[in-house]
Amino acid sequence: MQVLKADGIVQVFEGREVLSGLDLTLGQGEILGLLGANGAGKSTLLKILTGMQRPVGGRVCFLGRPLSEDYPGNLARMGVFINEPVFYESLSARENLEIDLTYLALADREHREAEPTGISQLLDKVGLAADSATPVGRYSMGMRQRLALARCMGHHPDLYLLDEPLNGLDPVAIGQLRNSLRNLAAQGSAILFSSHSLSEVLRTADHVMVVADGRVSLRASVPELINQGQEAAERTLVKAMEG
Ligand SMILES: Nc1ncnc2c1ncn2[C@@H]1O[C@H](COP(=O)(O)OP(=O)(O)OP(=O)(O)O)[C@@H](O)[C@H]1O
Repeated sequence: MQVLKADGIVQVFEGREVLSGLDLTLGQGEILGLLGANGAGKSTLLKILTGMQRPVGGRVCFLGRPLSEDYPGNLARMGVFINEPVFYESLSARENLEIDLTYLALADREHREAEPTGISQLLDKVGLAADSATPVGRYSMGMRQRLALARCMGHHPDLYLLDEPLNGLDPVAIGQLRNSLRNLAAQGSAILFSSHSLSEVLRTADHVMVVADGRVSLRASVPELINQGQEAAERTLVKAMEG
């Protein structure tokens, strides 16, 4: 089943076209890695896909219907990680998650009865169980990143939109996140994540999409790319990023 479909997305900032008619599809259970040089428009695209930013042209459909049709209900069915996460600094990780999940349940009219994943289980999944009572203001950058990821996962989203989720994570946490994403996809969620790590995209995603000059310069299956060998696959990706 198609979870996300974007057609002809155009975005213009200060007279400059950043996205020039970009198309994208993402199916249930699929992990799509989004690559592009600095300033290529990855974050812009992710914001448009969440409905946080309105494009100048094009349309976004979520689960077969226009994204704007049930908003913020649709947003409550997404796990979104974009920009610096903002938390209640004096509250603990557990208290922050309790508040987030309560708001999300209120916004999601259709699935209001669904039980959020246990908060302890979530904290455990991102490796924060031992620090769950610590005020978030005392967290390191990597711990904040982990908590932001836990916040995305608690309400069983159909779609994850993650902007550079690996930033600030140590290698152990990156491995845990990779496993979590694979498990979520195996349970049917669709995942789109951006990254500057070619090797991590190749290790985690099923498909990769490269944005250059405002368009998709490459969309490829990861197993097919890897068949060329790791170095050749990375060269292909870099070439596509150069446009
Ligand atoms: N609100 C805005 N107003 C003006 N220009 C913007 C705005 N948001 C983004 N831009 C510009 O649009 C272009 C794309 O930015 P975007 O943040 O989407 O790129 P990115 O691919 O995520 O980059 P990076 O890899 O560096 O995070 C950049 O040139 C950026 O300066």
